[in-house]
Amino acid sequence: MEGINLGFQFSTYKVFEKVNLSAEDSKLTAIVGPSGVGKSTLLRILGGFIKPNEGEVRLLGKKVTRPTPRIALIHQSIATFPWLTAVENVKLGLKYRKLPKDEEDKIARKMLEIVGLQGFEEFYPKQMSGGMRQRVAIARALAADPYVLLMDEPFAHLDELTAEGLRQEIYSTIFNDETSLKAAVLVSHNMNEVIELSDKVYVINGSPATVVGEVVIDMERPRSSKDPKFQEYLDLLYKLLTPVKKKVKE
Ligand SMILES: Nc1ncnc2c1ncn2[C@@H]1O[C@H](COP(=O)(O)OP(=O)(O)OP(=O)(O)O)[C@@H](O)[C@H]1O
Repeated sequence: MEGINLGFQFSTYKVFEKVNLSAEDSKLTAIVGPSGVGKSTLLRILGGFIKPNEGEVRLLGKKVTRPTPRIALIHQSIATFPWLTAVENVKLGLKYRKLPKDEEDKIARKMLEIVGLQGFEEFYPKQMSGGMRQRVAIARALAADPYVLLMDEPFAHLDELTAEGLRQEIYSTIFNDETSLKAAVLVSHNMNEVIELSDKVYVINGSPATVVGEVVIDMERPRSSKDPKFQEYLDLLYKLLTPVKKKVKE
């Protein structure tokens, strides 16, 4: 997936401009930037949910003009339907494929297995922890057979222990051979999380915001925050995130 020369404004306020980014195959790409810089908006543009004022999004070379089942979005407010069991929640992601009922059931159960929820198929969201509910949301997103998974702060509303568990598994979960997924894009405020998970990080900053850094994280997995290289990446990202001074006319 590519974002080409993307620009966006709310009425007269230009949020970002000239944003170029690409999410490559089997790679997790992160977008970071100060609060309010336009990360969530950019992610929604990549998903075809919002139209950019400038530029375009391309998926496998084809222009994205509206939401498509090929691009799934999960966000921080964990969205499961309380009156449906885990397996029924996952089936919602499959509806558009109009499969026979038993096929639908089989895939939904497979997806729950991939996210580590085997045995919990008939549980209702209220019987599950926040982390388990977020896994159901991920399973539902994956069941739709997307090529790209967009994630907006997916660990933000989880307690640290649960978030850590899910972070450790997310990479192998989403790039499992049994899913259709090709690429993933993560928006996060947590730089440790970003370095732990990403292959490439785009830093957007300034007003209007632009891409101020493109950092390739070249470290083996699993990554330890105690590794000096981890610290170097952390320093680099924080440096790119410091407030950009507005140009003052002399
Ligand atoms: N519906 C709206 N109308 C007007 N301005 C908006 C609207 N939604 C967002 N904005 C503004 O657009 C900018 C970008 O918002 P966005 O939520 O994309 O930023 P963000 O980088 O994801 O922020 P955060 O990190 O705090 O979640 C912000 O300055 C925000 O105030």
